[in-house]
Amino acid sequence: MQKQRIEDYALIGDCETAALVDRAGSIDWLCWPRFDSDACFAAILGTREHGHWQIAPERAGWSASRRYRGNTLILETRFETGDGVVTLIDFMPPRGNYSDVVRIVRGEAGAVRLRMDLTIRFGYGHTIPWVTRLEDGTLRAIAGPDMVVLRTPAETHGEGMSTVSEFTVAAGESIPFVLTYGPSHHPCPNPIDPFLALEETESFWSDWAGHYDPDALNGGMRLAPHWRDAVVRSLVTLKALTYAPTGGIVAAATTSLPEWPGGPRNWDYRYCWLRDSAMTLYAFMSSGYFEEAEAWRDWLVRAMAGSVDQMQIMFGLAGERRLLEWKVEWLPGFEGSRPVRIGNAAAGQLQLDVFGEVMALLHGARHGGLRESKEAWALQRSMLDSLESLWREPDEGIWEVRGPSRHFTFSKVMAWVAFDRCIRSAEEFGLDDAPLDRWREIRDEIHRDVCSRGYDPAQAAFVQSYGSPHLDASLLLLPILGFLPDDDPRIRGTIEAIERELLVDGFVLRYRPAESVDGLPGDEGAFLACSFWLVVAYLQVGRLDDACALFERLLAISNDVGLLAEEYDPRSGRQLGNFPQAFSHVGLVTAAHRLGQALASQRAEPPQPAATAVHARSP
Ligand SMILES: OC[C@H]1O[C@H](O[C@H]2O[C@H](CO)[C@@H](O)[C@H](O)[C@H]2O)[C@H](O)[C@@H](O)[C@@H]1O
Repeated sequence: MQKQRIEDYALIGDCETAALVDRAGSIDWLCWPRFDSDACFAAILGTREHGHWQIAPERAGWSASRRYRGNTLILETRFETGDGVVTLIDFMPPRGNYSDVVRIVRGEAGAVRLRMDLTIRFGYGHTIPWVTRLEDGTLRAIAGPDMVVLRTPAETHGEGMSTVSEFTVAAGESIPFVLTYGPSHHPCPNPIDPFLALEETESFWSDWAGHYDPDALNGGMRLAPHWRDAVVRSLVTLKALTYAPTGGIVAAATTSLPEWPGGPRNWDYRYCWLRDSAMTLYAFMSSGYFEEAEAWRDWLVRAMAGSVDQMQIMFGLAGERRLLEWKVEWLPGFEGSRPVRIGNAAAGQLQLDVFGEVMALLHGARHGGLRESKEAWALQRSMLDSLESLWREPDEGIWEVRGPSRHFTFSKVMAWVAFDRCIRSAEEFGLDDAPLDRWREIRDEIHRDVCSRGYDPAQAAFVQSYGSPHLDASLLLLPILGFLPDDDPRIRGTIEAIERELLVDGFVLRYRPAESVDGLPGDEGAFLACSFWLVVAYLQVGRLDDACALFERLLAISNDVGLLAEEYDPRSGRQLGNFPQAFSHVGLVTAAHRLGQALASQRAEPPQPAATAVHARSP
């Protein structure tokens, strides 16, 4: 039986990997040393026996509340018990030679008896390590290529196949636990000072978040304070999903959190999609973070180096191409949602929209003042050479359907975007070797094709694919992309049709899975990125009140520490899918900034936040 919901988790990380901590102080997910490495704690996809690390009051009857310390990724869980109060401080210091998880228990009042339970299972919950105590008291767990060491002044002992500690923390005391990863053929990593690491980690995140500049691309916006907080939390989360050594950005920190409880729509998101990354970078740039944009552009050039015919829509963290998909037979999955998948077969798909997303990002980067890169422009030109014939092909589309390929309307629109943005870059920035006449012809031809084959006059709306009667929420992006003017009846018609057909209790489905053949059985939740796109679409057509109301509704479903998964089920009120998901947080940042601009231009006041308080109780 699964004990936690997806929204019960908070994220800590060191910009190379990340861990999920539940409300009861249990780390139930951690892949070491990279986001895409095997997990050593996989309880979230199975049981506690698949690996977890819990520190919590020993006796039942406690209640807990938590928050991030300021604008950092340092998580503070405050346990209140009949005997006193303690705060559990969890963080991962920015990576030194090795990667650490630091947990400090600080006594606030009275004296609280706590229990630590460390169950390491390398290989996604499979492999029980060999645990030995070294002369200096360090506990070392090794199996195959992996080594994890635990250092703490608290006494520990073995219980079954776990390491346990029972200890008391009184007001004013602090007891640290440091878990460090290293390759098993290395000597034991040197100890770190957990208290110094706490100071350094706090400075790292506070400095980074302190550079947030909402006016970086478009000046003069009016952001409500609670919108600003939500944006900064989203940016910190996006930064935490960025793999610092290469600049690659993972779509989420997890694999196989289900898009529907008990269903098979479970995917591995610990890779770098060009689409998700391009949108993330746009959110970074609009917030003043250009270093990340430059690092990603260089990552892109390296990942795509070689023949553009071998281009992929996604890569590994360092640009790896083989992301073979397999099923973890021994993991029962979150609430029995099987299969648990590692790798992602979508890497082999044709998804034409990524051409447009990459070109739009690189065009925006030029406007943002990013240094010109000859390699990037050469790459763009050869991508267009390839798109010149490819755009006529059917593809798997933005949603990566596993059913038959089709002529997805959004894919064609993004092919139009690809040519349009390159033409504009060449015109505005005087870039060389641009066959502008040819590009303009193709751009116009694609536009005509979409308007005649992707539009259904009977519904007064653009449809999911040529000739299909079904709707698709990706088409909410048409106005912001500038495909047609905002006041064009086809744009308004599409928004209204999507409101009629794809809204569930005010949240947007990306499409109706039962109607649109996506090759998968079962249902799924409302897609949060699409719901944020509707906020922006409302703004484009002048529906400011609807935009504000929907944005507030979306903020209200983020969890107690401001995090969002990929999807949401309005009926059960639960978050669904991988977590936290970059796409959702990008949607939040973009929608907040657009709202801020709209309010400023109309001299309107932002709304007040809806009050929420979340407390956990011991079982
Ligand atoms: O729905 C089927 C597909 O679901 C995943 O793709 C989704 O996540 C991607 C990463 O965030 C996103 O780029 C894509 O637009 C989404 O549809 C999964 O990764 C695919 O393998 C799967 O076919």
